[in-house]
Amino acid sequence: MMRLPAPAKLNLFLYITGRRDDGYHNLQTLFQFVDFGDELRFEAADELTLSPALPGVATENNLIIRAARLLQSHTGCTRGARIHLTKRLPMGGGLGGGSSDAATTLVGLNRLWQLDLPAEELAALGLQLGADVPVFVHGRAAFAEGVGDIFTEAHPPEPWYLVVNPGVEVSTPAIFTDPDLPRNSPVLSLQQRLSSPWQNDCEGLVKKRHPEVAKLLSWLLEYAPSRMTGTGACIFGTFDSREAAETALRNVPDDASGFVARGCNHSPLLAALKAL
Ligand SMILES: C[C@](O)(CO)[C@H](O)COP(=O)(O)OP(=O)(O)OC[C@H]1O[C@@H](n2ccc(N)nc2=O)[C@H](O)[C@@H]1O
Ligand SMILES: Nc1ncnc2c1ncn2[C@@H]1O[C@H](COP(=O)(O)OP(=O)(O)OP(=O)(O)O)[C@@H](O)[C@H]1O
Repeated sequence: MMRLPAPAKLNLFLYITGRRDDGYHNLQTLFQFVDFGDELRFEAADELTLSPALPGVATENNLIIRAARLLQSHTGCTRGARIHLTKRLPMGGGLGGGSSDAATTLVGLNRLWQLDLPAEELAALGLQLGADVPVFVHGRAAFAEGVGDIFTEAHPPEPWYLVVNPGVEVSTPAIFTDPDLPRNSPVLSLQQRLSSPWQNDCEGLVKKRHPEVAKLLSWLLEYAPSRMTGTGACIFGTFDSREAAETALRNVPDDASGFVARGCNHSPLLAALKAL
């Protein structure tokens, strides 16, 4: 039996620098992992199965099964696996949970089925499933540009975070198609981006569309510098110590939930894989 983590990611900053003719957006974003997330267990089997089912997601549409089938068809491998998912990350929260599950599946089954595909090839397969899968496959904190597909390794500080989930689901396509989304941030170098204040260009629009997010962010800002991740709805505050983050966690408003985690420039997935 093989047990592997599927950590969450944070977009420490997210700037939108333009819109391409195909509707996709050029971004400049900084990805970092945290040491909290879903967990997957893999066992060799004849058939491919996943348990338990996720509410509202047909198993054939689950990114774990889609990733496994993609790997089978890409390699011609006919082996199966019994996969068990412990889901801890909110869905559609901007924490990349589905993409991380898909990446862990690609990496895990590559090992279980002894396929020996290089990370580059797994990342290219993963891109077919979602924009954020490649960064989870590579497992290094990264500055991403283009539509999120051009990576430069980065080494931001690794503080403690309090991640708070306002409990509203924000549709990524709805944000990216909203005419009010700002799309004209300048393209800066990584050095310039690291040394100017970190912001998320989606935050103002998401706050306007979802007052719950605006309210919770005002609350968190009382404790620490805080922003939204991805297209929301989750927000995170940046703390010097675990204790300070946990103090804020104890005061999270009743209608929200949260967790404390450490920022990691090396994904816990890579560490677990090495230890196998
Ligand atoms: C914005 C981020 O959250 C940053 O981490 C991600 O890049 C979004 O990743 P994701 O949720 O996996 O998104 P995808 O499933 O690839 O794309 C969802 C939708 O977002 C929009 N989209 C996404 C990425 C991008 N660079 N430009 C876009 O305009 C497109 O309308 C697309 O149909
Ligand atoms: N294994 C999975 N885990 C989570 N969501 C899944 C999974 N498989 C399919 N989905 C679908 O994908 C959608 C997006 O889930 P995900 O948790 O990746 O969103 P997200 O955190 O907003 O990602 P991003 O930061 O990339 O926008 C869900 O609403 C769900 O319908």
